[in-house]
Amino acid sequence: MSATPALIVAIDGPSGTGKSSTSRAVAARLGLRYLDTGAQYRAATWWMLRNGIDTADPAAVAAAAGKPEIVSGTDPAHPAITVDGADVSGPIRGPEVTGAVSAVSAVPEIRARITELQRSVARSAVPGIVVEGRDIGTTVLPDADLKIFLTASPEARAARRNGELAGTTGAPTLEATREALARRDAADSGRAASPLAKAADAVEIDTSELTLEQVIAHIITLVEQRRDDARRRGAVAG
Ligand SMILES: Nc1ncnc2c1ncn2[C@@H]1O[C@H](COP(=O)(O)OP(=O)(O)O)[C@@H](O)[C@H]1O
Ligand SMILES: Nc1ccn([C@H]2C[C@H](O)[C@@H](COP(=O)(O)OP(=O)(O)O)O2)c(=O)n1
Repeated sequence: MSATPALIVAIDGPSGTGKSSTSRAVAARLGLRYLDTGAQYRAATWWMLRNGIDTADPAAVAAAAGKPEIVSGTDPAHPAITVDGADVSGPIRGPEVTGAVSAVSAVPEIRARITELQRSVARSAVPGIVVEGRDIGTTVLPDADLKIFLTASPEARAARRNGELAGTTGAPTLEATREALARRDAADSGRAASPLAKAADAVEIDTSELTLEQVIAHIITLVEQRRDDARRRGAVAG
């Protein structure tokens, strides 16, 4: 009897389209592991800033790329991330890291190291994993069983991001958030090394007018369809 192969779901898209919330919920409901690859690039960026590396200097970032020891937890209920043993799940969400992460993640030596880490986490995930990011379907896990590309209007994305900051002091205006997202999109889509892109075989979902629950339900239906197709193929082959 052969073991059931691990199920791999890749969820890509720009910031504020709902990748993290959707991926975590899909993984939790299907009993799968979960990996936030953006958190890994943020953790590398946090380490560079902490160690006085000029994040605008690709050669300096490349020279230090092998130094941070990044470890990601894969429990969708408690996503954890440490750098050199320190919990950085809070600090990696700060504005300093957000402002520098696109430059750091464009450096090929950083991408090579983190991509290797991502593949090793995905390989050992039982009974499968939901991996979210920018280049998971195109580069990191091109053989994923299901690839999703989430989009949303710039207005919806900015409103969601600002909604997370409601009530905090110094929260940016909607327009400032929209501009910051557009700048990050341009950097992430325009870089030479593994840019943000939709895989040719990805299912695109525009989440602008959908509730989070509708997006989650849609993806779970797609996963179930892929599983049924795989079972049918197995029955024919067997
Ligand atoms: N379909 C949706 N409708 C409304 N709000 C959403 C939807 N999807 C996500 N959100 C909210 O938008 C914010 C950003 O979502 P998040 O999952 O962090 O996006 P991403 O990982 O793509 O940056 C969160 O506060 C989340 O609860
Ligand atoms: N697979 C990935 C994931 C993220 N990145 C980079 C590009 C993104 O702007 C940053 C941060 O990603 P993250 O998913 O945390 O960003 P948001 O939470 O959606 O704002 O990391 C990447 O280059 N490749």
